[in-house]
Amino acid sequence: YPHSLRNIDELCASIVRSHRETSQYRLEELQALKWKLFSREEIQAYQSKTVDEMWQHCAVRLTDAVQYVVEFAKHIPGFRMLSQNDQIALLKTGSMEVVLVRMCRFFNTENNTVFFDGKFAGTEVFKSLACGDLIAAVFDFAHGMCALKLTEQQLALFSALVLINADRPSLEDRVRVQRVHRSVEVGLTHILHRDNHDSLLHKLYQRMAVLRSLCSLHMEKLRWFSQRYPLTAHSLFPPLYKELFA
Ligand SMILES: COc1ccc2c(n1)CCN(C(C)=O)[C@H]2C(=O)Nc1ccc(OCc2ccccc2OC)cc1
Repeated sequence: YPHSLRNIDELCASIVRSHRETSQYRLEELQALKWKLFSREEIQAYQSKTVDEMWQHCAVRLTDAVQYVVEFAKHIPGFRMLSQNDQIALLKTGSMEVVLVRMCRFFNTENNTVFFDGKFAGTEVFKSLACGDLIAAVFDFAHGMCALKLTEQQLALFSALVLINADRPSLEDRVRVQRVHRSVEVGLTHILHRDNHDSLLHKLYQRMAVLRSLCSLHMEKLRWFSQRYPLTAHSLFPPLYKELFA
């Protein structure tokens, strides 16, 4: 499958453009907000929410983020070529992984806070979710991603690589997904080489392994939550969140 430099450049350009157009918030906007923290009263308010209220609150916002990842995927040339079923299968397992990868843009490592509801929140804000281990793992992962100091272009290619994964369950045409994965990998390698940062590829593959365990922790918590609060999970959760994760 010969990769002429031209179509690798075109592939990278279209993935970077799609990332930029679907990143939901510009880096400058987030920079301006990163020291806007919640007051004691506001933190109390979040902490006095019931478990299902806080889960619903978070699910609505994360579903927003998932919608943007779906848009991102749709503009990846190789993704659109796949069958509808394979596109859904990739999004079902990959969209939360890409949200968690993208979360590093929304993270302030200096005070260990993440963008939430217009300000930056520490882990204590999410106490009423009753899943401190998931939140700790989400924050740790964001820290790890920030430490790599990826450029937006590198983040775009890495997000596409995470999404287009031929090992996902119930794929119809695994060989075709593998071929698209390979071309995105060539694109990422090309970008890293151009940025004189070849050593990053190995670190990014390590991040992918951590990401997989983080996402299965999220699914485990979602199952626990859905069993404990079936009404909220089955009626109030935004349909996309249910469709993709339930
Ligand atoms: C792509 O990256 C981002 C990053 C941040 C945000 C967004 N997109 C969309 C816009 N947004 C808004 C409007 O708040 C931000 C957000 O949702 N923040 C936020 C939500 C929930 C959090 O922890 C709970 C939790 C985490 C993981 C899994 C399940 C969870 O709970 C059930 C932490 C932060």
